[in-house]
Amino acid sequence: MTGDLANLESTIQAVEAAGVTTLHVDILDGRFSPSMPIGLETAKRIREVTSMTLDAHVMSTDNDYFVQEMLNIGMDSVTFHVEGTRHVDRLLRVIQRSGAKSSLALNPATPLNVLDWVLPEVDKVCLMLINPGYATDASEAQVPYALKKISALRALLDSTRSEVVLQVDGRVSLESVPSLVAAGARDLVLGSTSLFRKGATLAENKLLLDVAVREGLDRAVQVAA
Ligand SMILES: O=C(CO)[C@H](O)[C@H](O)COP(=O)(O)O
Repeated sequence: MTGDLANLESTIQAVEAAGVTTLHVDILDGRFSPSMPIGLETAKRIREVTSMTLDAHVMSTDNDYFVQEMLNIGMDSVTFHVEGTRHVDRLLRVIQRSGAKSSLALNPATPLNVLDWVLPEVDKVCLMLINPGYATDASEAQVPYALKKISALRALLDSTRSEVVLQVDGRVSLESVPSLVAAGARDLVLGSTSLFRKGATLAENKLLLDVAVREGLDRAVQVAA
C-alpha cells in the first residue's frame, strides 16, 4: 500500500530489481480500518505480473471471505488478524490445507497471550507496530512499546525453540531496523520509511537496509553471548 498505486507494475519490477524477494500485499476492506488501497482484481493482477513470493496481509471484518480469495489468487502466505476472527483455529487450517503458509497478525494493543494455543499452528506471527490501515496517515507513529512486545515474543519463541517467523509491520524505518532486529524481529515489512524512503532510490535504500539488518543481527548475537 506504500508503493506507487498508479504505477504498480513498474514499482513491483523496481522492488524485485533491488533484490527484494517477497512482496507484502495489504488487503483492506475499508471497515476493519478506514482505507482500501488494493482490491481483489488488483491483487490478481499482481499475482499475474510477478513471480515474487506474495505475502498477503488481510485486514478485514470478513476474514473467511478475504482469506479464501487470497488463496484462490495464489498468495504464498496469508496473514489475518485475530481481532474480528470468530474461528481463528479453523481459518488457520483452511490456509494450511491449501499449501500456503499461515500467519496471524496482532494489533498493537492485542496481548501476546491470544497466541497461547495456536502458536504451534502458525508459520508466522505479524506484530503490528502501528494501527493497521493507517500507513498513509502521517500522524500515525510506531507504538512506544514496540521493542518490548517484540522482545517478549522473541523470548517466548526461543523458550520453546519455535521456528515461527516473527514479522513486524508499521513504520519499520531504516533507523529503527537495527533495534527491531536486535529485539528479535526476523521478517520486516518495508514501507514508507525504509524501502520507499524519499530522497533515495529503492536500490539505494535496499543496500542501506542490508547494512542495518546486519547491525541488528550482530547486536542480537552480542546480547545472547
Ligand atoms: O499493514 C500496513 C498498514 O496497515 C502496512 O504494511 C504498513 O503500515 C507499512 O507501511 P509503513 O512502513 O509505511 O508504515
